[in-house]
Amino acid sequence: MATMTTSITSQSLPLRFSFSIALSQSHTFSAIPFSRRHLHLSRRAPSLSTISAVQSDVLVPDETKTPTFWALNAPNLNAEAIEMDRVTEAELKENGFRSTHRTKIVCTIGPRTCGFEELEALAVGGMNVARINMCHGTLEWHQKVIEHVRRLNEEKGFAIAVMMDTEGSEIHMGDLGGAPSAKAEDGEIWTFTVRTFGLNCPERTITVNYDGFAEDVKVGDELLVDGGMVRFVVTEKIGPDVRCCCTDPGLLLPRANLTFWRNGSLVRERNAMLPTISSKDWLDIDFGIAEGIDFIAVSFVKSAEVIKHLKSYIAARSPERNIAVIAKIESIDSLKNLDEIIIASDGAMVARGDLGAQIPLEQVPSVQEKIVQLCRQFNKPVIVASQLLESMIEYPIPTRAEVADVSEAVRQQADAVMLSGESAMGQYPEKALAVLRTVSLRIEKWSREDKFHSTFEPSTLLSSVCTGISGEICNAAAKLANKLKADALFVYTKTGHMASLLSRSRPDCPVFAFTPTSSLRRRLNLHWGLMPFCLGFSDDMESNLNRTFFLVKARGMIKSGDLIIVVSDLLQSIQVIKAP
Ligand SMILES: Nc1ncnc2c1ncn2[C@@H]1O[C@H](COP(=O)(O)OP(=O)(O)O)[C@@H](O)[C@H]1O
Ligand SMILES: C=C(OP(=O)(O)O)C(=O)O
Ligand SMILES: [K+]
Ligand SMILES: [Mg+2]
Repeated sequence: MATMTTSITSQSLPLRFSFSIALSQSHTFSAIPFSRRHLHLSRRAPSLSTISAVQSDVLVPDETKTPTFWALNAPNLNAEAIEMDRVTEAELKENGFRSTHRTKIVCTIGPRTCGFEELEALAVGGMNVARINMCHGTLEWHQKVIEHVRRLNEEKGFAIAVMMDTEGSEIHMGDLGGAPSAKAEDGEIWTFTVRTFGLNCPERTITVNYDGFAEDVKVGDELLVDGGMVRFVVTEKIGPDVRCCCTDPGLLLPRANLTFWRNGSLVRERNAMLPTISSKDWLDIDFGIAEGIDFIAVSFVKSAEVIKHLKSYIAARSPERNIAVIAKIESIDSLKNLDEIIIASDGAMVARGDLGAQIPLEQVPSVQEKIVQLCRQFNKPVIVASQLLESMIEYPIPTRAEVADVSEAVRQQADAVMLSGESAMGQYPEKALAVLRTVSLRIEKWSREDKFHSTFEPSTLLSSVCTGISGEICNAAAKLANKLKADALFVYTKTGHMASLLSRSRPDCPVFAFTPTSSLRRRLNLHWGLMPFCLGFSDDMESNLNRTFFLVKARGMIKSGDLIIVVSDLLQSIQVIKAP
């Protein structure tokens, strides 16, 4: 039979108004032995649903915990023993808890940002995840980027995660014989071919990576480059060559995606049978595992099976490394199996670039909202990607429409937003990053103040999927933090699960996530509102708390009197603490 013990303690330092309800593994309730003097109120727990009832009506001053006590008992630790990134640290010191940005930022690294200094500028600007797109660049190039990120983390204290994005086997153009771009004019005849050329690609000729291309297309089909940036109509087929007339002129970029349409519908013939993970992708994945990357984003996922398959491969190849698998939602097939795909994955990406080439554009916003909500329900981080600030590839300020688009993703409380061309090859990568930060900070503040996120009312959204005892504890802790206007939530987490559940509750205050390993710290960096720190901790919560308060205070990140709600997956507990 479960027994609940509510212990209520208040000390001069730290002042603890209400104290914890702890839940042991066997689901019996017991007090955390944090203070030497606390009051126990034991009673039978009628049901598990009472665990959120953290209550305090008695305050017992604890004279033993005077400033002298804390001075004498302060853990003998160097303040450097906690790993945190200097951007978060500076932000907290300067502007306090509310200033930290909750929406995370993924930056695609390309020729414009692959140098160490450029990467550092992005890190300082708030990049949380560096994405490398395996459609482009050589393995040596990617290796260099990974090495730079690793060095930044080691030398400068960042926790930037590396995400590898697979090429997949969808149809795309070749690399234009090395040219940066080519202009197709209205009415021009171009040849799309499955033949290969060296550097001597004939004029107005585009190679296509899919061998079945010339057989699958028909005269009269429409050929869309990059979802319609440039448009052609097929006029003639000659063996491996397909002659096309340009109907919507524009700029052709190397390796641009190709789709073909017949009578207004996307043609998916044999190309629909292409594997989601190609043989080249498997080689890239092996490379990524060997390089210690943190995320693999799988392009053109069609079903949950491929995600499960990749996850078991990673587990077998690299049992000690927990690489997270992100499902890119960008094909029609993925929309049919959305729930299963998200459940099987460790996160998802709304890859609006290709998605907008496969479904009518006007459906993209509602699909985005649906994916963001589902991910939140299933407790998976979600990234909103592509064209958020597309015009900033060329211009130093965004369009008003782009600002509105970023605002919408932030308002939906997606975990992260992503830059593609803006940071990979645009002229203003740092400015684009700054726009993401400024806009997200403003909208987050607005959401907190005006409770503008009414469409994402947690009570209905979160209760629809059961996340067990941990989920209820985290929801309760987040609610408590909002109600008490707590300055921060602290979570001690060995697997990251408890931290992700707290993030899922989208509390008003930031969440300090203490985790013992650097790789988990990097992965948690993708989650909304989490500030991950690396800190070795024990099973003794009292000593963990003493140590953390000492370290975090020594770094000037919290001050005496700050109200902190503490959650832990060691004891499954909630505590309310005034910082000593
Ligand atoms: N590793 C790289 N090497 C060269 N160019 C790159 C690289 N990564 C990205 N780019 C450039 O940035 C653009 C935008 O990146 P992204 O959206 O990831 O790719 P894509 O356009 O192929 O979907 C690409 O079209 C390409 O021009
Ligand atoms: C993110 C996307 O994928 P990629 O850039 O690899 O095409 C997308 O299509 O939106
Ligand atoms: K890709
Ligand atoms: Mg794509």
